[in-house]
Amino acid sequence: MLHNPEDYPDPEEFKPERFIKDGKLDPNVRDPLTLAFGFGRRICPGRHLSSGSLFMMVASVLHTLDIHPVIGKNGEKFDPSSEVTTGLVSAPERVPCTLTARSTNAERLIQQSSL
Ligand code: HEM
Repeated sequence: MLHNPEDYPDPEEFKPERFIKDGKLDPNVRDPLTLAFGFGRRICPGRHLSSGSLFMMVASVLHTLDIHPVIGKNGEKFDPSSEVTTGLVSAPERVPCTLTARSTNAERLIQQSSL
């Protein structure tokens, strides 16, 4: 259902901008949360824990780290592959990138983190 081209055109393409219109979340695009955790009587009871944890994880990464594509010796950029792994949980096959602390404060936060 999360790959239904009627809801999400070009469903295999990584296009986070599909959810944005004029700098805001586009209310006309179906919210994946209406599907990702199931629905009805058997809806996932862990959905709030998962959504909250994922939000904190992504916010922490974006707050403390700069993420850049890897640049080759001749200045060529290595774009992330659009291939994904198979299995219960799928992840991108290849995301060549560098992660650097955004500031000395961010570096300190990372070093103090218990994760
Ligand atoms: C990103 C993380 C997660 C996703 C995408 C996810 C997704 C789902 C989905 C699609 C279902 C089936 C719902 C249905 O049958 O309609 C489900 C069921 C369930 N999930 Fe999750 N889940 C996640 C995390 C968690 C966590 C963290 C917990 C527990 C702490 C959890 C506990 C359960 C349980 C117990 C069920 C069975 C509910 C039932 O059959 O009544 N899930 N989950």
